[in-house]
Amino acid sequence: MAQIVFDNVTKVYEDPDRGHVQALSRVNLEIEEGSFICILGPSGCGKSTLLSMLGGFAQPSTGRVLLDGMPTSVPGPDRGVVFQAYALFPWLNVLENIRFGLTCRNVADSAGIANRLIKLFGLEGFEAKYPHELSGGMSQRVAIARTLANDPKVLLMDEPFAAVDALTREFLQDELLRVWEQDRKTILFVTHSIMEAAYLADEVLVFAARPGRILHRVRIAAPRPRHRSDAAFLKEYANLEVLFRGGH
Ligand SMILES: Nc1ncnc2c1ncn2[C@@H]1O[C@H](COP(=O)(O)OP(=O)(O)OP(=O)(O)O)[C@@H](O)[C@H]1O
Repeated sequence: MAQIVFDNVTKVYEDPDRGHVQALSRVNLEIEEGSFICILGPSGCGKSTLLSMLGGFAQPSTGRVLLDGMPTSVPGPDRGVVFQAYALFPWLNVLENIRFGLTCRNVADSAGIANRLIKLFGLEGFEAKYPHELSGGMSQRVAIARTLANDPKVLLMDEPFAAVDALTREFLQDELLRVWEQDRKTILFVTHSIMEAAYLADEVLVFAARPGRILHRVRIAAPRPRHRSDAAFLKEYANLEVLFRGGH
């Protein structure tokens, strides 16, 4: 069985103003361990809802969401979440933020784990800084490092680089790929950027709205490491663009 399974999943919200909102309709999806999956789609097509159900923050209205065969009904340390807002604890410094989950769970050698991540993310020298002293890009590196410190099976990333400038965004994409190639966690990464999806993903799920559903599942065949100006990569990007635009 695949590591992640969405089995005929539908999600309906009861909204006080809009009534019945069908956020997702009949999602059937299997994701293998270690894959990098990007989720691309227009606003309101249910991308965040899909991640929330896997994260255990929302329940499917019908169908099942499984991780390693178990329903994901409640949040757990096996699923790490990174949002667009950096969500660091402002009263803790970089090292303490990264160690936070480990300290809460009394993990042995939390300092060793945190230091490895500090090195991995190039945060040496910033251990004692507080979130208000960090740039957006730096904050997001700390947020990702903090999530990875808990050694989740799956990383759920909801537009994590949307709030940083274009150059920092490319830098963070490369950094995430470097870390992923070492750790090979399964990643589900929501983005509005076709370029970002093509650059990062093994496979891209192209969603449509009203009701939210998967229109295409596209394998990105360009070899890694990819280069943004490489002909093979640009061809994949152009194909994805056509599929995405064609669907809306
Ligand atoms: N808690 C909620 N109550 C009512 N409706 C909701 C709730 N959460 C999401 N929705 C609705 O469900 C639909 C899907 O929302 P969702 O946030 O999953 O989409 P999205 O693709 O992530 O959108 P965006 O790209 O704008 O973040 C939208 O119509 C949204 O308004």
